[in-house]
Amino acid sequence: MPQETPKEIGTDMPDEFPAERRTDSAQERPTSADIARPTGAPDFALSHPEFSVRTQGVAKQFDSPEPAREALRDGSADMVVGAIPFDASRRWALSVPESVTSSPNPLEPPSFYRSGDFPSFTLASQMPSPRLHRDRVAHAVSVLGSGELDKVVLARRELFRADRPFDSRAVAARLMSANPNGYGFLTDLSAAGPGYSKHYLVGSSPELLVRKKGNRVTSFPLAGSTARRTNPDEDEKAATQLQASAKDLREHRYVVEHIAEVLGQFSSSVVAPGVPELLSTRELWHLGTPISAIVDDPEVTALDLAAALHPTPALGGAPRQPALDYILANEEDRRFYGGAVGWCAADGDGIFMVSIRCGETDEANRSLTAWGGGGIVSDSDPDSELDETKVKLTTIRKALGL
Ligand SMILES: C=C(O[C@H]1C=CC=C(C(=O)O)[C@@H]1O)C(=O)O
Repeated sequence: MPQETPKEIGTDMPDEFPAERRTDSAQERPTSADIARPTGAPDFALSHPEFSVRTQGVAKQFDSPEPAREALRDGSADMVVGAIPFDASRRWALSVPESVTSSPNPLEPPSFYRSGDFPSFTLASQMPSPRLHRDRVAHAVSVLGSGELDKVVLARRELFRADRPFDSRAVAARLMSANPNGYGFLTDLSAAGPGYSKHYLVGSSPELLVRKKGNRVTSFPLAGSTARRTNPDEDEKAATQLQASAKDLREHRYVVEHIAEVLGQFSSSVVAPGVPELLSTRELWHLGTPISAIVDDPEVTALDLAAALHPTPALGGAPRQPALDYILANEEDRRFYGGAVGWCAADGDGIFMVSIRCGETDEANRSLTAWGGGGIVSDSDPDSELDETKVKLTTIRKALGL
């Protein structure tokens, strides 16, 4: 597996996330991080085109799913919100909020966050470098298909530094405004313990891991992508080509098969169409399949389903365990990227989005680390895969004003 020597941009990329050092003068302009906030400033927010949930305060925190499940079961929690890390054996970031506001509409962040003072961000480092990511894809391609691995998802990250402190909510608000159909989210990661205190995960994910409403369960996995084109005819052509691409259809099929199989453990009526649909974001076309099921056991919750489904081959690979072993052995820690963000109520209803097109802010509110990845199969092209991560990272870059 190719290793990083030397880094292309910056040599100061922390492998973990130490507290940022402040080297600037104390004389700074006030920012949305330190001037009066709207009173409803949330600690967790998830916006969906048809509904939204915002919460404030933390009554209890959990770093694993079992006590959260127990709190929902024994009536001590009405709702649990938060995030599942990519590596589910690590500490989760779940909490019971003090107050919850739900609405039948998507969130409309106050103008204070959408258009208030916002710092300048600069790209400080990349890990791995674009060149190394390309080499890693080439290496994966060389082992895929010949052994036990059929698909593996590889990702890279970019660290952005701000010229003054910022509020994570301002980044979330900009993501929500720019992607109104994109399920914007914000969640505090403090419950995951050391290294996550006052870190927030913010993003705008188009990928639904699972939603449960009554006994009905839906999932809308994505895999197989191409960049949007500015010319409408070329854009349409790119979408048509994606729908016909054998490589992308294969990449997609592993995900649908996994989800149908896992949901089949909870339901005798899983419906998974054989042909994917097209889904577009501002930056990309994706192949997506709407999967639905009716759960047989009324006690099963959205949190149970998210825990069982995660990580799907849209972020891990196929078969699941060898793909995860490959990623954990060959890539830097993904932390909460590639996990899931959402909420689960005591009646079992809830929603979890896959945490992609997202970034993690640091405790000092001075930096954000964003990730972008893509599924690799035996006929993937390393240069195209690198380009795809660049396009995926533009969701966050644009929100930062880059
Ligand atoms: C891994 C990411 O995207 C996943 C979701 C949609 C399409 C994907 C793809 O075409 O590879 C990925 O599976 C990411 O955005 O970082």
